[in-house]
Amino acid sequence: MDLDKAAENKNTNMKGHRTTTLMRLLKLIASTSPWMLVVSLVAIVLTAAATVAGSLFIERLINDYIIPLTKQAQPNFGPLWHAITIMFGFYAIGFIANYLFAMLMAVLAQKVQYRVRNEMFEHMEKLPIAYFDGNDYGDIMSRYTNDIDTLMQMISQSIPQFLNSTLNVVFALGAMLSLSWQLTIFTLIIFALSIGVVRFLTTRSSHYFQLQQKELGQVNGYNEEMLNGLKVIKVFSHEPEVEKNFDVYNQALEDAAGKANTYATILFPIMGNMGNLLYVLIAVLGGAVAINHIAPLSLGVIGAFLQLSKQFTMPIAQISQQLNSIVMALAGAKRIFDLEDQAVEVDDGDVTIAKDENVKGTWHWNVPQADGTMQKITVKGHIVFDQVNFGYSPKKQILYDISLDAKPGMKVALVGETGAGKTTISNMINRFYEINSGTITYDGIPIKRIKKDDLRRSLSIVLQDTHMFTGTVMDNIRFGNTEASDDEVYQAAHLSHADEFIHHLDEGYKTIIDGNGGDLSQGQMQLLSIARAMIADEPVMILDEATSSIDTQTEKLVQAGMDNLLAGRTSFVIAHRLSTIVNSDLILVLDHGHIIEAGNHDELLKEQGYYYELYTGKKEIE
Ligand SMILES: Nc1ncnc2c1ncn2[C@@H]1O[C@H](COP(=O)(O)OP(=O)(O)OP(=O)(O)O)[C@@H](O)[C@H]1O
Repeated sequence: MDLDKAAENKNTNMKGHRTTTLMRLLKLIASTSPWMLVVSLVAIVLTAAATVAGSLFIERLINDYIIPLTKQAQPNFGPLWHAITIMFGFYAIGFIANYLFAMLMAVLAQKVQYRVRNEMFEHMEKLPIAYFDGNDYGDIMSRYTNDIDTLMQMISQSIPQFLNSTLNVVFALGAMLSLSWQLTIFTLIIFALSIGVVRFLTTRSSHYFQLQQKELGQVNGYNEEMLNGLKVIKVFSHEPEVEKNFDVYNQALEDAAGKANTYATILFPIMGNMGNLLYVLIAVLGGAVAINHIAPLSLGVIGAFLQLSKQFTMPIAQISQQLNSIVMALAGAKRIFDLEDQAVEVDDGDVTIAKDENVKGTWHWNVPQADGTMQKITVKGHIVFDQVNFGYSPKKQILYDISLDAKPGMKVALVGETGAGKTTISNMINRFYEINSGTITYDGIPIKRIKKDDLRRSLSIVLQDTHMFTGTVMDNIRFGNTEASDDEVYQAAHLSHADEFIHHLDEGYKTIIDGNGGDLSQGQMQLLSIARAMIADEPVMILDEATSSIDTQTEKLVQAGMDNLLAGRTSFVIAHRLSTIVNSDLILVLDHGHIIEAGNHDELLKEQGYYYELYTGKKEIE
């Protein structure tokens, strides 16, 4: 009983969602181009009305024009031609109106699609990083592709055709009633019986179609996962198991698809011929009724009725299909709206950063004061954490009571085991996430007061994941500072030692690399990322495993270049290879989110604690 209630509630909720989504979608369509929508709606009504009027006119055509002609010795075809022209006029209006709404809705759908894509992309750019932690990229991407496609189809085809079919049915029913209520009742009874059969088959086939979609998703998902892990599969010679598993999924898909199509192949001829069956029955019954004078049925009425009965049955079969695709598209629309409804990153900071015009490489903060004046504070790169606590989710705390004082120009190293919380600390500085308690100040200003864009502009960050954008090597380095001259790019590449491998590329700095980094190795991409951060020339640098994929020889050279660059800047360096951080001014050793040791290399070695063990352990490895 409870389960039934739960299912009922779920259904009511889904219907509620659909209505809200539909209303929102209609508003979106209406606001994209109100005139196109209005003209399309008028054209849809006109199409149905003209078609039904054309069919109704058959009665007059037969009774008033054709039958009198058969009784004339010398028939005068003039009035008949006139009537045929009128009928042609009805159909012509229907044809033009049909073309008009189909064309307008197609254009409108494109406009809506363009708008939705733009809105979604703009909104996505403003979402906090936390959103992307909880949603995988494939899922977000499918909102841009599948969901938008079904939405497009719904606006350009399903909705207008649904309206058109419904109006056709309503108008045809009205016209049939006006001709003969007896024949109409007979039509409705036969129709109801056929609908029963169709419903049975539709339910069966749609169950298997849904199953087919599910199995298809499984096959695709498995395929994608195995393709991504192809190398690992080969290395461990797991091909036979993988093939076996794939066969299981594929078999399930074949079964579901087979059954779905079996029902569908019975269904379509039945649906297609339902109209024909009715047509014959009406002709027989109508003829019998008229001949036996049971009801006053003229030849014209029977002729018009036959035509209208086709107009009545044909769209009904389509309506259920169109309704199905509307429901499917509404689910897609909901996913799109869900993304658009995600709360954007809040930025209530009022402190901004500006480059000093006069002295190259210097910056200042503009801090609004209570009295309305603006205080200028030189950016020095003094970062202080005071008892900071943080967790990515309320359930699990990651950082405990972190306090640190990174004085201007200091090189601060974060050391610790995998998962100790090193990257998380850097995520606090750039405010990818908000701390739970404690304070972080930047040159004495609480970072919450600094506008996020400006805060991030003051930080050069080389992330653990290197990412290249489609473009030349030159463009990719310049991504760090779009105003940099070619010479500045060369200089940054030289300092980061990226220029050595760039010169060996086919077209040097003009070589095009794609979004995945093309043929570059992980280490080469890291060198480009370092060059990119160097060119950004910002007061504070964060290097998160910036050189982890670079060979030790090159790393030493890069390190030398970087140390030159870091001179005078505050830097946070996260590295597993301790050799890169021994010269740091402050080394913070983290363990499960706690700072357990702090000091420089010599001090920490003297302590003979955790760092000492790590360092000496590394020596042993070497
Ligand atoms: N986006 C996230 N959402 C939830 N938990 C996360 C997220 N990122 C990291 N964590 C968790 O936070 C903890 C600290 O991770 P963090 O990346 O800061 O460690 P790390 O010291 O930098 O490790 P590594 O040396 O492997 O980079 C880990 O337990 C990790 O599972």
